[in-house]
Amino acid sequence: MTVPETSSRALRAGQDTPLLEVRGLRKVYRGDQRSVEAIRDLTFDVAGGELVCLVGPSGCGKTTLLRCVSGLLPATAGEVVLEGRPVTSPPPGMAVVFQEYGRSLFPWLTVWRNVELPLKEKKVPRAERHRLVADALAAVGLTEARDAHPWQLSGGMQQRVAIARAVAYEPRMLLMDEPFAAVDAQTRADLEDLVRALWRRLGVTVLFVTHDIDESVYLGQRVLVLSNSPTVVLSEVAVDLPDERDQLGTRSLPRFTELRAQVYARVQQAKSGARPETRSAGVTASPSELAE
Ligand SMILES: Nc1ncnc2c1ncn2[C@@H]1O[C@H](COP(=O)(O)OP(=O)(O)OP(=O)(O)O)[C@@H](O)[C@H]1O
Repeated sequence: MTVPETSSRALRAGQDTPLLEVRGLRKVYRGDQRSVEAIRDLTFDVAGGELVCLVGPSGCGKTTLLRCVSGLLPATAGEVVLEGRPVTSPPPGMAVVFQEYGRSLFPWLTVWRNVELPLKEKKVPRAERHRLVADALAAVGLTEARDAHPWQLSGGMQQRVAIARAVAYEPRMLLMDEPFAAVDAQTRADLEDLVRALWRRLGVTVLFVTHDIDESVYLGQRVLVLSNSPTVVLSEVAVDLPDERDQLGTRSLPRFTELRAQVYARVQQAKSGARPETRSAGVTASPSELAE
């Protein structure tokens, strides 16, 4: 188990309590014929300003976890706490970017109106709305596309609109659920750099779900590896790469290769059914709990 240096560093830097606390989270989908225990016992913290990546085998419950964290889905047991308050419905300080940008944007609204909509719902005054939308579109390089409709844009541009919408909302916490899974490799690299640049500039806290091990190491300060279903946190890896990252330089560092190998090995363990052995630093479940 790697010591979570980054979270302890962020906590030392002035955060007495974590921004996000997930405590003993369990989620069972109950159907007429059968129940599916998607998440068994997840416990982890994310400090304010951290960028944490979650990886795990397909179907291990990553999307379920993000839905519970964002208050879109009630937990069966345990709790999610954001800034000291239990999350029971979508909290005001949180924004989510999903994989399916095509479905998250309204095709009949322009780029500008799509980004502006949540701000109208939040009752942000007109002049302030204008400033936030203009800044967010500039940050993702879409100022020129403000009057286009989503269907006139490429997939990568549409995902940038979704990111701009989340950023304009000025969330304290940004959840991203495999946001780049449906774009080509070059666009994906550009969007990864965009997320890191926005994270560094805005100081927003990011929880980023991905299938891609390289992406988790390139983006994150910390990678949480989830077990296969029913899910617990199997282990975590602190990413001690320099904060200045670039696609060619960072990915060719020997340390990047080592970290990637560590995460890869742990995901392989997860796939083969490995479970954590002991509770360590509030990260894993105890064997007695797992045996329930
Ligand atoms: N609405 C639902 N009703 C019943 N079971 C569900 C529902 N949504 C998800 N599941 C089940 O819960 C488990 C976790 O699903 P989830 O989509 O959260 O996993 P995931 O890790 O995001 O998957 P992937 O990596 O393939 O995107 C799976 O066994 C899935 O079949």
